[in-house]
Amino acid sequence: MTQPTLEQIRQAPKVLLHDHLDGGLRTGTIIDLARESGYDKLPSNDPANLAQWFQEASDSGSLERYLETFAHTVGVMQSREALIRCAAECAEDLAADGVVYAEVRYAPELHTSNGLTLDEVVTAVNEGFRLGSEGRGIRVGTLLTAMRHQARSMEIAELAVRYRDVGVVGFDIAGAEAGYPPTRHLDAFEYLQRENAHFTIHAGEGFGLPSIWQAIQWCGADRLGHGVRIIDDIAVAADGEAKLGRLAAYVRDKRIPLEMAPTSNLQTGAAASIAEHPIGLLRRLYFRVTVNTDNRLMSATSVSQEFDKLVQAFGYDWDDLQWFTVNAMKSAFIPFDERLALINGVIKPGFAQLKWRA
Ligand SMILES: O=c1[nH]cnc2c1ncn2[C@H]1C[C@H](O)[C@@H](CO)O1
Ligand SMILES: [Zn+2]
Repeated sequence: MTQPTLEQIRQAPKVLLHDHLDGGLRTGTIIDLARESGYDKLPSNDPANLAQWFQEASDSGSLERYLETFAHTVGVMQSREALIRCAAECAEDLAADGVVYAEVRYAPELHTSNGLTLDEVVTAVNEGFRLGSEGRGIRVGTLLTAMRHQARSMEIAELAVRYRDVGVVGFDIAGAEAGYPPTRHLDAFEYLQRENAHFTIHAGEGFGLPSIWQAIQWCGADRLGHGVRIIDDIAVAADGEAKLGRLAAYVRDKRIPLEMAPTSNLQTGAAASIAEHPIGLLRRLYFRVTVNTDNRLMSATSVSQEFDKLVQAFGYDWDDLQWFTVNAMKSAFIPFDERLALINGVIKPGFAQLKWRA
């Protein structure tokens, strides 16, 4: 079987679990919204230059510096109309890339500086996703993110529960990881567990094993955002045999999904190159790995491009790409029967057709 090309990968039905709404804006839209709202801090008013600026500014090797670029996207996402437009375009762009199911996250608390309430933010984003998804063969659910350096996680968790039957499928915490352990937000996670709600935690990206351990064993995370540093708990002998520490074994045994985003991980310094990215080893060891974009604007990427980079680096074939995709669909926060319907009715037939043509 020949290696999948980028063009063929675009045709495959794909699933995306980790994508930030404020990390995926079109540069033309940022420029339009800045003009309309009087935001005058953009580093460029030319779409191509601005795209290049975002990518280069995100290439620092530090998560903290990477996060500074979001000031410009969040800065223009402060009205109902702007949020509707950004969410609708996000759904359109993902659908155009062949994504059939996506969970897109954003932090409602970052969109209230011009007076929107948290509820107004959520209803605007929901409306945008409804408009952008209609008739495009994509389903989008949202995750509400609380910023880990702030103290609003309980409020955001309550918001996520309130809107769980209308667009919101889960909760997350994001932002600088070092110095802000997940246990700072333990009350929010305990509340979500009592409510039978789903959540993921950014962990093992800007900080190591203690963050992953807390996210799982103290906070009860269903999934890990990135989780790349779980590699620190795996020793590989010269003959290639891997020995898992207790935490890594737990993550694998419990089938805890890892939301990996290779390009983003290079930019924040969590991995040195695609070829050396832990995803290669973790896939070989059958961890429940999924492939994600994180921030399509900052990383100038798409799910198809992330897959393509992995195909180039690790020689993955259609079976590998289907395995990642089914992993992601199994790990989604929508009900089991709906996940199964997408796996059997959309993903497997879609891949079967591509394999048959190849
Ligand atoms: O990769 C990330 N790690 C931690 N925080 C992140 C990452 N990507 C985006 N964020 C932050 C910045 C955004 O403003 C926020 C909500 O989407 O989440
Ligand atoms: Zn992220």
